[in-house]
Amino acid sequence: MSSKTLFDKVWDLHTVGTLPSGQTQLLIGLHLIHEVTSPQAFAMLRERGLKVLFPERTVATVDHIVPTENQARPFADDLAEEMMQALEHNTKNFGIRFYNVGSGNQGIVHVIAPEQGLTQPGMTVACGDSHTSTHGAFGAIAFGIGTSQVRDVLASQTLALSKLKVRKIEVNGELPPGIYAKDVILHIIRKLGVNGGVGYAYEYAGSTFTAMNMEERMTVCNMSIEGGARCGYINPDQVTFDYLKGKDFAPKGKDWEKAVAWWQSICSDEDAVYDDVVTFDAAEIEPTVTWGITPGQGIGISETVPTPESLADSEKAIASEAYQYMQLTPGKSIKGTKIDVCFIGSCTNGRISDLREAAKFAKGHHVAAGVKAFVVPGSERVKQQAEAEGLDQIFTEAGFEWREPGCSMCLAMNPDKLQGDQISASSSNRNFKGRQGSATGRTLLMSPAMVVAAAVTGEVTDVRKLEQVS
Ligand SMILES: CC(C)[C@H](C(=O)O)[C@@H](O)C(=O)O
Ligand code: SF4
Repeated sequence: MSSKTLFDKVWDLHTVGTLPSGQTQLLIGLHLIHEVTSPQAFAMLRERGLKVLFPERTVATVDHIVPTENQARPFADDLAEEMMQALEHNTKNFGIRFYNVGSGNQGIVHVIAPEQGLTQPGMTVACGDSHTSTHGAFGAIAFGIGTSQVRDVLASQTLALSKLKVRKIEVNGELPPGIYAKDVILHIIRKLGVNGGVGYAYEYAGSTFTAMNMEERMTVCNMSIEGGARCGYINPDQVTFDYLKGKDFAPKGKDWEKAVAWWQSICSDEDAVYDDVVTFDAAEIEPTVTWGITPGQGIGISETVPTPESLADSEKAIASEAYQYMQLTPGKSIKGTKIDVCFIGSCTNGRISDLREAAKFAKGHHVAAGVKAFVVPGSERVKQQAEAEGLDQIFTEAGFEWREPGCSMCLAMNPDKLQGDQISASSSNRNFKGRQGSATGRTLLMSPAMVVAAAVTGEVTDVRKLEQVS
């Protein structure tokens, strides 16, 4: 009888051997690349006269630098144009599939691979991007890598890695209306800390995750990295199989049945042994908003910005940095904080179900005077689907701008940037200082529905109190 976790099974099945360093040489099934972290990797290959070993196992798209308004070439930003040209050139030269702007398949790398069925259970997935953890929602072992590792995967389809420990994070109970996957993961990070997951893979288990659809599961796994875990995953189940069935790259016919049987076999055994187990109750989770400069500085909407006295010693220094930077007062309610910009999008919350949920709340309301609000679909497919459902119209009628797909103001490597010390309500995943394009810009992370509530009231608002107009 085996008693292994999915992590151990997938790891063992992909182990090529043990390196003299003691690290594992791990085979990578799917390699995703984008314009920011791949140019130097290809340059290193060229320097050494190396080829891409299995070009069919790498898929490229462009996401970080693409403008969401004027996409005419050459891009106004020279550096963006340079990265774009490098990717176009490299993918052509090395025979790699590239989903360019206008292909109908372009988008944020962590949105497009799942939507096309490239990401599958039991795979190892790597990408030069920290939010590769997203793909763990399918029961894959998926993690971000650095540029020299991108080179290693291109050249050898393998990586030298040390095995992680596994922490099971169990959340049980139903999420009431107004409380989302985003709140669950913000709550977990708040409780376990932004470094709590260092050295671990997170396995999310329990009835709260079982009840989630694939896009919600992706939101959770996406932010594993914000909790310090290199990867996070959910055991594949019928929800996973239903989502994958019929997708472009999903197995077909007889292969499908075989694949499902194999996917079931790689799930964690019931008697699997974990390095750690943590349990939460869904009932303790409120709509959650960050007040500080790390994703772990989150509070429930009915709470107040924590006072220094209420914090553990280890949290005090970063909190005092946060009070100053965020210009928020300890002890004051987060509710009512005035907002300048509202951003709906990113690999955390830029999928069709996120836009549907946001539109439900935008309908019949209007963005408050003085607030700039915009929606950036995660991919061209998401945009097309949203338009087919008329969501773009709901948003524009409500005063939101409707943009072209990309990372946009999640990271502001494109023209979408905060100005000065503007404060944003954002459905993205990072609230670091300067993250959204201005050195003094401020970010409050929350669910897309909460972003809409902030947009239409002009301040941080409990979405459960917002009237839904049907
Ligand atoms: C540009 C890229 C390397 C970076 C990452 O790795 O996460 C980005 O996607 C981010 O979200 O900060
Ligand atoms: S949407 Fe944000 S977090 Fe995701 S890949 Fe792009 S920049 Fe990184």
